[in-house]
Amino acid sequence: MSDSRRLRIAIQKSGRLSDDSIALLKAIGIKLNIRDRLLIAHSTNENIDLLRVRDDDIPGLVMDGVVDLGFIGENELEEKMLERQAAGKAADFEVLRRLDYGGCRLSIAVPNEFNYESVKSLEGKKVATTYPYLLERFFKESGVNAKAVMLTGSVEVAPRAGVADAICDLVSTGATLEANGLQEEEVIFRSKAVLIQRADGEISDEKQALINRLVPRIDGVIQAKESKYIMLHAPKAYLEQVKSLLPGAENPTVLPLAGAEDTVAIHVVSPENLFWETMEKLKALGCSSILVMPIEKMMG
Ligand SMILES: Nc1ncnc2c1ncn2[C@@H]1O[C@H](COP(=O)(O)OP(=O)(O)OP(=O)(O)O)[C@@H](O)[C@H]1O
Ligand SMILES: O=P(O)(O)OC[C@H]1O[C@H](OP(=O)(O)OP(=O)(O)O)[C@H](O)[C@@H]1O
Ligand SMILES: [Mg+2]
Repeated sequence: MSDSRRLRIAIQKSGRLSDDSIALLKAIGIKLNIRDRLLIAHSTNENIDLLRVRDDDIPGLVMDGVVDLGFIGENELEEKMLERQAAGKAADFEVLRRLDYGGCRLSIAVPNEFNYESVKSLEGKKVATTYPYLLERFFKESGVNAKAVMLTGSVEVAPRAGVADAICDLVSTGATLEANGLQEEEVIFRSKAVLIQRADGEISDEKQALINRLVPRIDGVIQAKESKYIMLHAPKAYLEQVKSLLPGAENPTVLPLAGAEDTVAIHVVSPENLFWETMEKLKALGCSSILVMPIEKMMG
């Protein structure tokens, strides 16, 4: 049974965004009881229900106020927004956070034997895509007369199948394009996963308070993933040189070491990783016991 007091969050049931979205929810302290076959999953420690759906449905569910929050790729969100605007439907939502996963780009690619010079080479051509609105917008902005052919899957085989001259599809490593004899020519949209909220003003104070408690936790998880805790022993005489080598070490903790007059321990939270090259330089200065550790959570 659905309970309107429980916060409803839509996530992709099975696909590129599923594991990372669930991992993020768990990392911000939401305990979930997910059973593979079930559309709805309940949190056991917060007033939250998860709706597990195809990613195509998530923007609409948020914009129609069926769910309060959704995890979605910006590519899908923008496409659905354009589609709804074209149909004269409301397309309101608020982006709460841009997330650190689901990074990809929507690109136009052509068969290797296609003699591509510029976007004008697409004049009069058919381009297969799952994102016709984004593609048509690009054609319009580029002043090119080309046709978007809608395919919901296997877009990369369209040129070989004689369905289109080129494709416009998501690319990450480029392996799919390469495996299909295609060459990436134009990036038309860069995307990451985002967390969105309905913007119809219908959210209760209770639910909003829960959202306001959860969003800073997302910041804490992302910040922690990007940061490292660095500890090392350094010769006192080279303290300044050592500090200048450590990323983000304006105010490190410097501690005495028992029984070692000339050496101190340095602890620092760095916003970046420490590269091997820097560790080698620190070692050359006489540093030892250099440890780089992951941080699980951060606040303040
Ligand atoms: N190769 C990739 N690397 C990183 N992120 C990607 C990649 N491909 C897609 N994404 C992101 O993940 C989203 C979901 O991709 P996926 O391939 O799982 O979608 P789908 O096949 O449409 O799934 P569904 O069955 O839910 O409709 C994309 O809209 C995009 O934002
Ligand atoms: O550049 P690459 O790293 O090869 O990634 C790109 C591929 O990833 C996505 O598909 P996915 O693998 O999620 O499968 P799907 O097409 O079945 O959704 C996307 O639709 C591309 O086909
Ligand atoms: Mg989909």
